[in-house]
Amino acid sequence: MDQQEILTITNLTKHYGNKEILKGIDLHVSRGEIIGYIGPNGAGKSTTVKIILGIEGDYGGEIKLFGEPIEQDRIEYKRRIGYVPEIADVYDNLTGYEYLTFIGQLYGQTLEVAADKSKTLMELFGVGEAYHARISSYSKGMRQKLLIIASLIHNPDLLFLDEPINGLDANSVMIFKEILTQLAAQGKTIFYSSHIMDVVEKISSRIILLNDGKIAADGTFAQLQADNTMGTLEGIFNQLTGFHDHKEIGEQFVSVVQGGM
Ligand SMILES: Nc1ncnc2c1ncn2[C@@H]1O[C@H](COP(=O)(O)OP(=O)(O)OP(=O)(O)O)[C@@H](O)[C@H]1O
Repeated sequence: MDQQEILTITNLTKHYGNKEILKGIDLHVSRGEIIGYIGPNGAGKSTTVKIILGIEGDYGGEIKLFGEPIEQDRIEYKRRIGYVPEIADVYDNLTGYEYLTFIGQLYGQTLEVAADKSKTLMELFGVGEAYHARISSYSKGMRQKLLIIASLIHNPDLLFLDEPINGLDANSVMIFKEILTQLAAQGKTIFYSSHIMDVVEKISSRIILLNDGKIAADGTFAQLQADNTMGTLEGIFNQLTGFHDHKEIGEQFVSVVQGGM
């Protein structure tokens, strides 16, 4: 194994019932990469991530994290991973302090260390005043910042982010992009799943497009541009997924909305 290889996926397959969701995925991810993981709704992106995280089982193929098959030593590899799910269940009745120190302690930190870190991180992200407020009173963006901090509090080596900037204002997005750049520069590996193409285009060192359970493209943005006729990642996405009908569909949609009942 290449010492720098953090994640290796070999011929990953997954079925739900008799529906084939993942159709043989092969992937090698190295230390320090920011992978933009994109694809149409239902392509299988979240399913892949859930399998890697051990949330979904019953799959075919092999997954190695940090050089070891994931079946072995499950707890140990999870210590090195952070995850921002697209839809998260947070404990609404807890305060930010209670939630983050709880997460920190789950990862083996003392209460003092977890409290120190989480307070400072919330202040840096502009939500310090809500540290002792109940999460139920947080705005959408404040909750998202809490989830981001919770995913990073144990200083993970590998980070899975699913629509992480959901609800973040423009200034906070700038901070978050800088955090990702800094983390990658320090050798952290980031798996960034999103439908916001211009952000993926800018932050990713490598882009992987999943279409219908298979990898349809894998390369730097410049490589994808060279292999396709379109200039933007949005255009490349349309081209590789064979989608050209947005105008007609939009027109039909509006005409149905305006039609009589
Ligand atoms: N628990 C489940 N049971 C049955 N089918 C499922 C389950 N989870 C996902 N699927 C199906 O698997 C397919 C892939 O879903 P997945 O959530 O991985 O897509 P995705 O690429 O993350 O999509 P999106 O961009 O919409 O988040 C979809 O057809 C979905 O309906």
